[in-house]
Amino acid sequence: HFLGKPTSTLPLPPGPRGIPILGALPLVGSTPHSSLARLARRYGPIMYLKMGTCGVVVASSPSAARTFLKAFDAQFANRPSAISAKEVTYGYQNMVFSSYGPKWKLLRKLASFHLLGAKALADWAPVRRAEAAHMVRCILDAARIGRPVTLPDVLVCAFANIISQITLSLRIFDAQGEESNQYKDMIVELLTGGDLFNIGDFVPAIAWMDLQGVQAKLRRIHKRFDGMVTKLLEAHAASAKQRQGKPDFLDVIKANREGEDGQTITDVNIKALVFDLFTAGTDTSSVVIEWSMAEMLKNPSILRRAQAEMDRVIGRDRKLEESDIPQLPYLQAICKEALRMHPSTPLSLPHFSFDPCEVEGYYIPGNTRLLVNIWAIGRNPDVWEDPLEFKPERFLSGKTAEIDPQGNYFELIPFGAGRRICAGKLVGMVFVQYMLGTLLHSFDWSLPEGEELNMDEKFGLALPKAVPLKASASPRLAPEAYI
Ligand code: HEM
Repeated sequence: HFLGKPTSTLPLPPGPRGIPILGALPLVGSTPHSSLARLARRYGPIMYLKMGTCGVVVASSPSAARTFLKAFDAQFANRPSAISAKEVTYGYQNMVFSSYGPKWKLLRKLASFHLLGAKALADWAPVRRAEAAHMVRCILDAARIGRPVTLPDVLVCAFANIISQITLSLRIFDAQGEESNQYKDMIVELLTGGDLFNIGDFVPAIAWMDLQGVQAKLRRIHKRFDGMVTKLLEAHAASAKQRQGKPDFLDVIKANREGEDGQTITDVNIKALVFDLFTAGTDTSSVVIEWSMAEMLKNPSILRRAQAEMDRVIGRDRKLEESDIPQLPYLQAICKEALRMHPSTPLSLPHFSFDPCEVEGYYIPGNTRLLVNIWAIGRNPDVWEDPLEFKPERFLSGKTAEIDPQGNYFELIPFGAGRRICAGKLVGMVFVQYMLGTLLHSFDWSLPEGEELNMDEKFGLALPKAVPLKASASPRLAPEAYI
């Protein structure tokens, strides 16, 4: 830069101009992932939009994603500051919204080593097993009295209980209780709050008006969340003696507060990290399972094929175990297909670059946000045959079979890629495969009498079904298997 002028002679990437003041912001509408996908078909896989006072670059193809998340990964590894996110993240003191720097590194290292990495994940398998059994019992109770279950509710409760046990040694929610519904509402509100395109984040001068009411809503949710987390942390501190010799994640973090280069994990960081785990770690996995089940209710032959595979490998005398999963390629293919068509966070999380750069013949100014349209990449007709059809078979043979969703194949990046890739991707994969497998193996599923399947999406940070999936279960295992 010289006196604010770019030194590059290259053009900006193409993109729509939009209207004065708001720029292209109104073009994203209520379904930004599909609006941006439509715009990308016209302007190309690397698009530049001015939204309010902010520059936004959107990557919509595997090769564009590879460029930004591999070649320019470090440069774009920051997060933009967003007024709407500031309060809920305790002033960006969490991992998810932390800038790319030493504090983020320390948070990520501790979480990966003690909670989310392969070894830690193996250590807390018994917690997942107990919680899956609990979920099955709840569904069985509902089946016995002919009541359908609201799948995202039971799933979010199961995941929240798993996370709260390994983090805080507490099991916070009973599957259908009043409190868990409140919690569920809180998470769903947080993730569907529309904060990704809050006008005040793009036009700071009018942020105080809070035109969409997003900031007020998030402030309210934050207050409730902080109340809950404060109570949980007090209970945790009070029960320290009972855990001697069996530390949980919070104990470990508290014992390892000091990082290299003078970084310290503060009490606020701890609250903010708990916030990350409850939000990033529950609804994300639940959304993928909910969509898988909806796709299978739409096409029951997929469901029957998955059950036939499990009957062959496991039989019906016991429940599915995590160790069965490697022998269940069709179940794995269903999970990949759901992550392709229904990635939990369709526009990933926003990245940010402070410095200008030149990318594929274009000039990208400094202070630009990056959005990667994971959803559009998964439905790109140049990459995927029949992209709008739910066909798990595509992952069983041919070139597509080797594609793995964990950040190395840019055709399928539901967890993102590069250094900001989902910190919980291993956990997410196990959550989805194990819980979906358990639902399919333990029960037959149908739509409740007289109900029709609605496949509409509801956009927010996450992309659940607009109408939460309700389904009726009937047991299919030997009675002893449910005990
Ligand atoms: C199927 C389930 C999941 C999906 C599809 C998913 C997807 C994602 C995506 C797309 C990102 C943003 C990546 C980027 O910025 O480029 C992300 C970030 C993150 N996820 Fe997940 N996630 C899932 C499950 C989980 C779980 C179970 C946890 C923790 C228990 C978790 C914790 C995180 C954290 C902490 C980040 C922020 C990482 C950072 O900023 O450095 N996620 N996830």
